[in-house]
Amino acid sequence: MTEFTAQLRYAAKDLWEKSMEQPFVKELQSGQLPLATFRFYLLQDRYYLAEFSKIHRLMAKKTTSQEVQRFLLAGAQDLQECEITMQQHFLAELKVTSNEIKETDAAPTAYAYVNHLFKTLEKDGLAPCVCAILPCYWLYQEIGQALAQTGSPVALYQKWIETYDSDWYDVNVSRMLKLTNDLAAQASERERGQMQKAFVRSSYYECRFWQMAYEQEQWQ
Ligand SMILES: Cc1ncc(C[n+]2csc(CCO)c2C)c(N)n1
Repeated sequence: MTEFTAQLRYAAKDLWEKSMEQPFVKELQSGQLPLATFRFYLLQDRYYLAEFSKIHRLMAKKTTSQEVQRFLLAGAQDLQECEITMQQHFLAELKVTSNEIKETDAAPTAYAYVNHLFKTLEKDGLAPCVCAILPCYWLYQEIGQALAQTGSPVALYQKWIETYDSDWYDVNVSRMLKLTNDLAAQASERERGQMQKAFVRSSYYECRFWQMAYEQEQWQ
């Protein structure tokens, strides 16, 4: 039988291809991406990551399995130690002040993406929410690996690419994939449908997130 995660990947195939083709991603690789655009992305991603860490903690409360709970809490901790620390480095490089961070409002797409994660957990529960956070891990691994093939001539962008093309991420992605397949094996048909829907929606938002940054999306 096809692994559930392979089914998910297939269901979101077009959206993942579209992500790879985004001008933001292409220009990050070619080095043509304006620094102001990358800066906008980082500020929005900062909001996203802070909420992403919270969602891991909320998800941990929804399981009776100590192993899954430990895994999710470790995810929140890793996020704090690695990804968020990395991001602070980038923000400092671009001279983003703490005041600017405080005053940055979530752009429409970042806001909608985060709301989708919380809504999925509240309405559909743990397994669909695991699928909602999966593209975040898995798509970035795929993009990191693809971009690392040529790298970027801009040192800052190259460093960003290397973050996502690392063994540490590979281990994390494998664990997330295993958790998803384990949860799918215990899920009803209806729940597997919700899992797939959550995965496809997050893949949609991942794709939109690049475009949001590229056009520096505003509320008005
Ligand atoms: C919009 C957006 N989506 C995905 C990631 C990548 N990412 C965020 S948290 C995490 C898990 C491990 O730290 C990964 C891979 C990002 N930065 N921003």
